[in-house]
Amino acid sequence: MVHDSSSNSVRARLTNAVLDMHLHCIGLKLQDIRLRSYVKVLFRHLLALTKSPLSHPRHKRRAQIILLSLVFTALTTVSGVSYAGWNIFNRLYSFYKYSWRRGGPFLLRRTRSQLQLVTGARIMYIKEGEDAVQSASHGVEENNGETKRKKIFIPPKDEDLYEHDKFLFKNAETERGKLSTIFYSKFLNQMSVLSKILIPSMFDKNALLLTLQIFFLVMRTWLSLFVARLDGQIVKDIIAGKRRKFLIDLVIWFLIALPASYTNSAIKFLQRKLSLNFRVNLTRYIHDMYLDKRLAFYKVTFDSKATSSVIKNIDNSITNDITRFSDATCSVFANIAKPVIDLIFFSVYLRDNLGTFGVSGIFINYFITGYILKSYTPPLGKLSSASSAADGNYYNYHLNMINNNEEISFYQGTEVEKKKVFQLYDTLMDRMLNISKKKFNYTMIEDYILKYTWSGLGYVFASIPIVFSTGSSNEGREQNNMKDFIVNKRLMLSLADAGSRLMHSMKDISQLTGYTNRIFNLLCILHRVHSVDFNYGAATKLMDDPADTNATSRHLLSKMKSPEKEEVISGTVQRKFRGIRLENIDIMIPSVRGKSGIKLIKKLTFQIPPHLDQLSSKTSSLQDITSMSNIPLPFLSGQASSLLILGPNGCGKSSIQRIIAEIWPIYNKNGLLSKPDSSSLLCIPQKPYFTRGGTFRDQIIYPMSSDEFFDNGFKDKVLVWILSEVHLDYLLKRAPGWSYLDEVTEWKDVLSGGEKQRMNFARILFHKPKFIVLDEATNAISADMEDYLFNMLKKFRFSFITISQRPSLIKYHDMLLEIADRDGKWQLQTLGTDEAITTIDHEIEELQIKLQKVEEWKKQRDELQQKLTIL
Ligand SMILES: Nc1ncnc2c1ncn2[C@@H]1O[C@H](COP(=O)(O)OP(=O)(O)OP(=O)(O)O)[C@@H](O)[C@H]1O
Repeated sequence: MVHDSSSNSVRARLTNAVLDMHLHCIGLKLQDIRLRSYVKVLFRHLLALTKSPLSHPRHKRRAQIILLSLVFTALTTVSGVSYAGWNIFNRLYSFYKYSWRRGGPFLLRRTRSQLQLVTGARIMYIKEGEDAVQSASHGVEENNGETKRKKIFIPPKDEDLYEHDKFLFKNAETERGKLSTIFYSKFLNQMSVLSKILIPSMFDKNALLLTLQIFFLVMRTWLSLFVARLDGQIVKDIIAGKRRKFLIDLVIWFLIALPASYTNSAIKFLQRKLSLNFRVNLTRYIHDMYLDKRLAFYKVTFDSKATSSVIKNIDNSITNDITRFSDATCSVFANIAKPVIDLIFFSVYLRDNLGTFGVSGIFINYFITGYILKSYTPPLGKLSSASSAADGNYYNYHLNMINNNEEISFYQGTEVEKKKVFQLYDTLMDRMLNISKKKFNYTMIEDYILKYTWSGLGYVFASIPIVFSTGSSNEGREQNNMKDFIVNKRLMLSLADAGSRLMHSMKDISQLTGYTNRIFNLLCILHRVHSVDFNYGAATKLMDDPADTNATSRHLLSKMKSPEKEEVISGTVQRKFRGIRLENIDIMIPSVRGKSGIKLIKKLTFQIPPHLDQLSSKTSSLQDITSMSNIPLPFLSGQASSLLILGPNGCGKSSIQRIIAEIWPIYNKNGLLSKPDSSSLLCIPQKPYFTRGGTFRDQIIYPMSSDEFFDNGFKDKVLVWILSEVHLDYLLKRAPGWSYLDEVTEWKDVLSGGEKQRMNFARILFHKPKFIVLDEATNAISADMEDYLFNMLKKFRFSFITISQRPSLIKYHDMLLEIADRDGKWQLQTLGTDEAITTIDHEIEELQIKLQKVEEWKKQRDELQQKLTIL
């Protein structure tokens, strides 16, 4: 009984407290209201209070606060619950969809990691979470079904977008010289162009993230305002000894802490997510332009700005600068938006408390101190750009050393390399230290003004309403003063904090201008190089860029009558030709001088095969890779011919190959290059190339990827046969079965010079192009092997052009192109004709004359030896 009565009294007391709280707080009488209709009645009452002009001001304000906090709490709960719900749904769905498969949802073939869709889009699967980290650190490629994989969709490349953006970048690049009061308008200009890549449309995912971030920033400010007032209220409750009100306010304090902490972490999360998305957008944009058929990655070295640090260390620009730019953009945005929203909200609120005079005082103070700080801000943009360049140089030098470690060791070049590395490291340290030094004075002034002057002035302004106010009763006045002071002081401090963050972000903006400039320049250059009318850095383009025009190019420009109108590259390329034909082509080194540059070979004209017949067009259909996957060679029939290009070092032999591969331009207007389609032509460069981190199979099938290899139904059997054809099958014996084909190593270092060159022949046999251009492809191979390989090419009826310095190769060719030393002259002859025989006869005569002199030389040698013994 006792227990019952005491529990009844506790319940009655609690009911009374709840009723009292509603009555005192918002004037709502709860006596006649049932629990079921409570929420409806409460909402109606709160809405009526906020709408009605007759309601008590205190009740009205409380109703507004409760309504707003209810809305925010509902929003955060709904977003949290929907996110969790979506995750649960996804998991259940994938469980349902893939439960029947053994080994989990992502059973992929080891070599397949992506799918190419008809639209040109790609779907990739990458390892996710801890699995990825573990397998990366152990270098293990796992393929059990339990490995978690993430699906990534890569949209197809939009060619029109690049054509459109090209002009956007060009216009922004040429517009210069405008300075605004706070920062360069150039920066805003560049940023507005870049923003189209970062946020492509209003309905983009990133636009949504940005809107969400702004929403949370506003919410954060509103919550701070609310907390400041609650703080003042709690102090007032304590001083006035209002126990119940104190408890109510304390409950609200703990409740409001929930959305407040959610908001803060949401802001940080959104900032990081946005930065990552920006990085993805920029990287994809650059990769699509840098790595496509127009070969921007090669041509970029010929641009007029190729010597700038952005291009010299383009790897660093693409990897590190993009990350720094994305991070800096997002943090500057958050660092500016936060204090700006704070300033607006707090100043509106403070205007009511401090009056217009107080708020104007605060802002005048901000502007004056802002001006002082601006004049002391070091040029951090330039400094960080210079430091980034030094960083790139240092990193690149190390990379170069790793790539050429064997050559350096042979030369014993450690000392020279060490000096260079030290020098680059010192430059880097110097530049980093320079930034710290420049920051030192600034940080001191900044601290003095932002930390001490502002809070001091804050107290002055916060005391204004107290000093000038006239209260009714002494006691009530003291309590209200205390409350107002607490609220004002808190807001003033927040305002000072907002102001100081705004001032701090000036430094960040200055740094961001540096990164923006680097990224913008990189994109401008890439657009220029990627363009179909890229002019290989000829002087006309420098017209756009007066800053870069040096004395030579200015001189050149003055010589040209109307450089803008003149087309620099005016040669013609004809494709799908049934052979290779060069007509009147001037072989010139691409340079700033354009058409008036160095001419290596003049008006070069030749063609293979020398005569085209109907049959040869049919033979090219035999090259169809899909139908040839498993058919062993020999496979070609019909006409085949070969040309040997002979000439001394540096006369421009390899440059002919560059023209055929279209990586160098044809400057002269009457120059015509006719070439077959890309699948019928393979150019073998002088320096053998091997992909990094690729298998032995990848090296044989290059430039085909292993994905394509398997997709096209090729089998390893073909590769084994090819290896035996080029006498490299002994390599396969280094591992059991054919597992050596899956071996991954640094092939550039593992294979010997001759083996590397024989791998080139393996590539030829695999791809079966109708036409091949070989540049010194056998100079490291023994004479008997060389003989075998050339006979093999002839046996399989490949048409080939060989570039060499050795006349001994004449016997494998039908035609000979001799390039004279330095004067650009050349001579073409058909081998086996009277003309060729007379040339060979001449050579025999010359050799016979030399042989006659042998006795005379022997005498000279004996005389010299006698002299040496006397000495
Ligand atoms: N990217 C370049 N920039 C400037 N000059 C270049 C470039 N590439 C080649 N050259 C120059 O063009 C000239 C011809 O070069 P090329 O490579 O065609 O010579 P080559 O006849 O093949 O000589 P070698 O027999 O030694 O290979 C050389 O003097 C070389 O310095």
